[in-house]
Amino acid sequence: MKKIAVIGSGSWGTALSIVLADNGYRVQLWGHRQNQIDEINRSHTNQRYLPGIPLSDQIIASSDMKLVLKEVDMVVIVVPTKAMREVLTNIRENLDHSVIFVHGSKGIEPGSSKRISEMIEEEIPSDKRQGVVVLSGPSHAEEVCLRHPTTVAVASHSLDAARQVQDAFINNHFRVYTNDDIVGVEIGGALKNIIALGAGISDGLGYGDNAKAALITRGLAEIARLGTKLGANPLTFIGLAGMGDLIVTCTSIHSRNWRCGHLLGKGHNLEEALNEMGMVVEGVRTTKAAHLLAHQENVELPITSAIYNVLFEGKSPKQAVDELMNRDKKDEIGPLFDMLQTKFNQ
Ligand SMILES: NC(=O)C1=CN([C@@H]2O[C@H](COP(=O)(O)OP(=O)(O)OC[C@H]3O[C@@H](n4cnc5c(N)ncnc54)[C@H](OP(=O)(O)O)[C@@H]3O)[C@@H](O)[C@H]2O)C=CC1
Ligand SMILES: O=C(CO)COP(=O)(O)O
Repeated sequence: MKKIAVIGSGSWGTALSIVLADNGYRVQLWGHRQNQIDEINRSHTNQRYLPGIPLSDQIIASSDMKLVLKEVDMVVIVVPTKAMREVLTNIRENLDHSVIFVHGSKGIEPGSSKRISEMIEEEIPSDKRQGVVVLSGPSHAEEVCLRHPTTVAVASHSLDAARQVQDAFINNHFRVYTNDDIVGVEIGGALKNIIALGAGISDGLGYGDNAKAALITRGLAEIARLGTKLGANPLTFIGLAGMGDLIVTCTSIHSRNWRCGHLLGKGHNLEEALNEMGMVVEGVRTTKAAHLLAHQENVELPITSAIYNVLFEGKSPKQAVDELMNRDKKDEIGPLFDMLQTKFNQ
């Protein structure tokens, strides 16, 4: 039986392990909390992150990185982005052969503005990796583990690596598309979390569907502007990792980003909201990274700026919305169209 390592035993790492075990792989699941490892091996459950979901006995958990990486062909990294460098260092120190790297994490590193695939390329020597692939799309763990129909994209500079990852994950419930635009797929997955915080704030303030549709649509324009400037294919943003993930994260009660935003809209401060969540809310960190990137790249991101002000500058959500609505008059499509013309004339 083929073995795959999944690094990260939270909601998404456990859900992806279920997909791989359904597909006949032995999954070597790495986590850093011994009591959780023991629970997965003994009771075949992960109650904290996926309550009530039975796990296959082909999912074997361990906190020993060397053991987990032994004889695997593929390493799937699914830890929160704030833990990424530390975990990649641990992998580098314990990996003794070359593998395909896949990641399912969604974020950008504040300060360096690096995407996750860039971090993997920096931390893992080239003779230990056969390709780096991102797996992203509208896919809440809570539904994947129930085998509800789900679609994702896998993107890589290496089409061969992307196809191998597609083959490993695809099944009757989990449909996987390849995409050659790794920049777009990573940027779409990271930035939609910021807009989902905004959608939660809007709902928490008591605004309705018009406001949320506006956030989703103008949020997508913002994501496409920054992503295109960073080298993405603009069409990626109307795909699964763009519009698809934006819809699911802005409208689903499963979304931690939406739920965190909802608490902020209801009047909680950021610390209270994060404490209440108890799970990673990537949009908070990514708002910091995107705010900086927007300045560096000279791209206007009004919604992201408004959310940055609410999260880090103490602005009230209501005032942030009022300011967004009272900006200078704009053309809807013009700025993105100009950017696309420049890109395609290059
Ligand atoms: N949940 C989902 O539906 C989806 C999530 N994602 C992405 O996947 C990534 C992981 O999210 P998710 O699984 O949901 O997060 P969770 O909050 O559910 O779980 C995070 C896991 O990471 C562990 N962890 C935290 N810090 C470290 C560290 N320093 N070293 C090792 N492990 C650590 C946590 O351990 P502990 O219990 O000790 O805190 C926990 O097991 C995120 O980038 C997210 O955006 C992508 C698609 C879907
Ligand atoms: O990325 C996700 C779904 O595709 C998960 O979103 P949340 O982190 O907001 O729950």
